[in-house]
Amino acid sequence: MEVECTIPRDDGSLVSFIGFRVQHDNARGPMKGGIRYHHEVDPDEVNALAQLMTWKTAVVGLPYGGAKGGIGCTPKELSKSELERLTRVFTQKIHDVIGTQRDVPAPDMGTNPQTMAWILDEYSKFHGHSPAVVTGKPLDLGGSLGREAATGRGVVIATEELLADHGKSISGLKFVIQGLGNVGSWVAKLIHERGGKVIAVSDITGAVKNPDGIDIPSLIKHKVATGTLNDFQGGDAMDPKELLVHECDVLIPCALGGVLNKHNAGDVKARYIIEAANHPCDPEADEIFADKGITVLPDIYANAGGVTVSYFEWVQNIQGFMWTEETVNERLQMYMRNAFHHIKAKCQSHDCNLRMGAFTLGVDRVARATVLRGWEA
Ligand SMILES: NC(=O)C1=CN([C@@H]2O[C@H](COP(=O)(O)OP(=O)(O)OC[C@H]3O[C@@H](n4cnc5c(N)ncnc54)[C@H](O)[C@@H]3O)[C@@H](O)[C@H]2O)C=CC1
Ligand SMILES: O=C(O)CCC(=O)C(=O)O
Repeated sequence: MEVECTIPRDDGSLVSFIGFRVQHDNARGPMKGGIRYHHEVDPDEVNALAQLMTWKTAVVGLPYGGAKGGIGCTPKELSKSELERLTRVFTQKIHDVIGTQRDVPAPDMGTNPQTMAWILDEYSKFHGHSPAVVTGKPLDLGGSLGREAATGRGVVIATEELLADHGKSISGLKFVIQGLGNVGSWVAKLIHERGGKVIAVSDITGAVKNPDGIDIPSLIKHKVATGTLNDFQGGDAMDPKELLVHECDVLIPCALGGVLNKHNAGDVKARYIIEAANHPCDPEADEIFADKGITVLPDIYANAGGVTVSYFEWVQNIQGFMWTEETVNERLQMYMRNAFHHIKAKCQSHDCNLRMGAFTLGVDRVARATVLRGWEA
């Protein structure tokens, strides 16, 4: 659905934004997917992201379908109170189509636990207190331990599985990371902790490189203190356009979709690409990578740790019982490892690459649920 959200700005003037919630499939259970605040949000993009959620939840074996939402806005240009008013108006417009057993939103680019808290509060005015209507909430409102780190942690578990399958490990390899938001900062931190060398990082403000490995905790501290990657003393500034084609072992895009395409794919020097962002590689880039022998770990598996811990959060809310962070992380590891082995089995039985193996696994599971329900045409 498409909704117009009009809010007063802090100066009293009125401004309108277009919001979307696309529900793709619910054969396996309630629909699930994040809400993105970004100026490039449009119906085609939200639709494509909703479809990815259907295959993603199926690949990791969650009892969910797929959905996605978004508002075309630039969150950095809105004050906190303007963002709150926008989120509340959006929730008033979509509260009838979301719900604990119907469609459960979560954070994505440009949104965070505070956004989820406003959605929960606004939704609860219509339907009574309903913590399980959104995931990625603050801990004080029923969020799960481990959710904030979960997407990044899942990306790192997925990377370890892939590297182990190729007889390698994170320690000593060189990594390049695009994006240092929720996903990118956890990916960078956990790779650094495991002995990987993060040799280049970018975000919307710029890029930094250090061939000996960037001290990630210091970089994150610098970013929190200054709001930018610029002027970081532990590395040299680099052209952000160069980042994706920088020499490394593993390239991890953690920002926007479509950043690897026919214009730059031929120049990529990484041996592995881990799709932490949603659809960072377009189909033309995929073909080029296959020709160059670059292994791509697809988004519908690589970044599924976020929705997996969202599922754990939903289960905890329904149980009314909070798990320890250790339990959350152990179960996340189990889901990510199992999914990798199921994808590999599909790759072997269908003689295909990891993206095709993951899609085959996801589509098979959704098709089986569809047929069992008697929905087939
Ligand atoms: N947050 C989550 O749980 C999940 C997020 N994802 C995907 O991961 C990606 C990142 O999401 P979050 O980290 O949550 O978003 P975020 O809003 O926390 O961070 C986005 C990061 O990308 C950077 N960025 C934006 N434009 C850029 C550009 N042109 N060049 C370099 N960096 C740029 C921003 O500066 C920021 O550091 C998105 O594709 C999202 O769909 C996927 C699964 C779950
Ligand atoms: O945590 C969730 O429910 C959804 C996360 C999401 O939007 C994604 O995996 O792309």
